Amino acid sequence: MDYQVVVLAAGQGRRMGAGENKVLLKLAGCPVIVHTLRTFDTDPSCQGITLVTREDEQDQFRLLVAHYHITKVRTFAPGGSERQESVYFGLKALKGAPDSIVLIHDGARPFLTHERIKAAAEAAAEYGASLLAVPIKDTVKQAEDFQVERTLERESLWAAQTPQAFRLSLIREAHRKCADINFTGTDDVSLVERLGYSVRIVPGSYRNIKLTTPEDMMIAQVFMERGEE
Ligand SMILES: Nc1ccn([C@@H]2O[C@H](COP(=O)(O)OP(=O)(O)OP(=O)(O)O)[C@@H](O)[C@H]2O)c(=O)n1
Ligand SMILES: C[C@](O)(CO)[C@H](O)COP(=O)(O)O
Repeated sequence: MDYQVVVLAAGQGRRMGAGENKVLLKLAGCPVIVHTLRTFDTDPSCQGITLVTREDEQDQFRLLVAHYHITKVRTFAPGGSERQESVYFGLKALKGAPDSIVLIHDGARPFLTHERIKAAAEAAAEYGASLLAVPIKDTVKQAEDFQVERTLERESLWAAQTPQAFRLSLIREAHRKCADINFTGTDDVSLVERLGYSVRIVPGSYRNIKLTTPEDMMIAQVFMERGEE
């Protein structure tokens, strides 16, 4: 299933606390974002990458793309103040037929595989919207002011990952309408859900972690050293 992808790299990496954009941190010898881009660059089904970066960092990313011979970055788009706005700008910059498939992926998730990409893209073609997700392993408490209110039914809980995949016309409509009603979600499928469309879960992988805090970098180092499992 052919697709295009919007890769997000316009964050600040505040929770990583490294003093720079976490996707530029080195992992096994090259920046995190290069690992992420390579996965798409080497996938024959990927028809083009739109890379979303902060405007003041765009030259740095252009140099990286050239230096590491990433060939499929067709467009650079400016980042927004929030992730959702960055996605919106990325979708605006991307050119594609309304019924083509677009994936949205966090630059900070460098352990994605071609197999999972294919599964997400195929599900989006069939159902309109899909996401990778893994079953929650912890018991999850809902609490207010440190007071437990209830324990959620774990059997029905999934942790959302990226990529999230869509028919282009659907995700554009969702972003436009949610901007109009000031709805902010922490991922992209939540905007489609908000409009009442259904979303298909595709099993992800516990290795497809998002590098968020310093501990994640340590785990990522181990994954890199051990290779595919
Ligand atoms: N305004 C933003 C915010 C986030 N992202 C991207 O969205 C992905 C997931 O976001 P997150 O993990 O929250 O990254 P940061 O915003 O960089 O981290 P933090 O919230 O700790 O500052 C990252 O690849 C990040 O670069 C983005 O493109 N634009
Ligand atoms: C989209 C996402 O990766 C799904 O897990 C996540 O919601 C984005 O990260 P954030 O840290 O909540 O911005």
